[in-house]
Amino acid sequence: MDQLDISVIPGDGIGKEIVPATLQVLDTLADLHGGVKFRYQTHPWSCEYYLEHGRMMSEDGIEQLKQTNAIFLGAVGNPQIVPDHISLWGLLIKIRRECEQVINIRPAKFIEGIKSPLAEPNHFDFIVVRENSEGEYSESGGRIHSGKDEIAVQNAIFTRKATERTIRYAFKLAQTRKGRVTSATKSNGIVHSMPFWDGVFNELSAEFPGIETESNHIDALCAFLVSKAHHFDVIVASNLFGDILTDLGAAIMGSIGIAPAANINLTGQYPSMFEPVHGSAPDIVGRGIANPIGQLWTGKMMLDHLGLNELGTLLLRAIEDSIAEGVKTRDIGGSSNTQEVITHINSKILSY
Ligand SMILES: NC(=O)c1ccc[n+]([C@@H]2O[C@H](COP(=O)([O-])OP(=O)(O)OC[C@H]3O[C@@H](n4cnc5c(N)ncnc54)[C@H](O)[C@@H]3O)[C@@H](O)[C@H]2O)c1
Ligand SMILES: O=C(O)C[C@@H](O)C(=O)O
Ligand SMILES: [K+]
Ligand SMILES: [Mn+2]
Repeated sequence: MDQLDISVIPGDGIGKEIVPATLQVLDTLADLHGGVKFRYQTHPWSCEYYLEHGRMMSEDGIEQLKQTNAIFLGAVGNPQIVPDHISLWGLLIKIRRECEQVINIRPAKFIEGIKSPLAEPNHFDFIVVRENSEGEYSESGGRIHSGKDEIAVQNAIFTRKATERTIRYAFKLAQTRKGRVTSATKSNGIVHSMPFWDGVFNELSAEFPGIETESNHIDALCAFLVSKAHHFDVIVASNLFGDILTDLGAAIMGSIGIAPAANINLTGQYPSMFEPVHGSAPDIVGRGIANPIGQLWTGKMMLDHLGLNELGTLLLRAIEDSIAEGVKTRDIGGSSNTQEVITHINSKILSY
């Protein structure tokens, strides 16, 4: 029996609802497999934990995470009690950086049975490769003076190392797909980092002659994701641009509640982290109506990453069948609650 240690961080808001729900399905899959068992180490790290301890995670938290095979996280943030930049940098971004999860992979595709707001979704299917370690997300800068003389400086950091590895990852991914990479840029307005980004993109495209390439300014790219989403295959983007594009990707799928994500440690030295694109959804918390599909699909990405591709495939099949049968939460046009969706998906898996 293979035992896999999974660090579980439900986090805040609906994370506390959908993460435990999703574990029920992962356990069903493990039972079905017979040769694998998940051992969960669940951590209470959250904004409530911060109120009690003055920090978002325990002092040796990163060390604890590093002992495990993967990290499964819900969402972080409760702006009513902790400012968002404190909670995000104290937990989610801290883990991304210290576990060197340098790439964030975020697929978006048309799903049969979910109404896309696009007039012609045309079975779009793309993956955003988001730089996950630097860029616009930086602690470099500061605030000085006050009143009408107040100044805030926020530096964006673009290293050749991180830029190259992100763009190279996108090219390699495109080789396994339709063979097109679109680079998100803004080299008309951002005069240092983005011309640099474009330069690295052009250099690397010479190494991958079989891949079709294009660069779009991020503003135009946002519009294209609405007007011709089906055109895209792999989109490579800096940290902030990738963040924004993937909420847009989720929206054109039909709901932010279904979009998955994987924060990947490329060397395998530390665990990768799996958490959906959406946040803690404070506006619907406690009502039992959160869509668990984003978390479940994220679980599929974790299974694939752990080499349990058969289980990952089975899980996605059950998600898609369940949606097609109309067992859906209200954000995607149904009337089921979180647990009803989970129960149905569980029974689908057992019925195959
Ligand atoms: N990765 C993360 O942990 C992450 C991501 C985004 C936002 N956040 C944090 O979450 C908090 C709320 O942020 P926000 O409101 O900007 O974004 P959000 O993604 O939490 O919510 C945006 C909208 O989508 C809805 N929604 C989100 N997930 C859903 C689901 N599973 N089912 C149904 N509806 C869902 C919400 O109800 C809300 O109307 C903030 O504290 C923010 O910092 C965390
Ligand atoms: O800005 C972030 O990275 C946090 C959240 O919005 C996300 O997309 O993971
Ligand atoms: K999340
Ligand atoms: Mn985001």
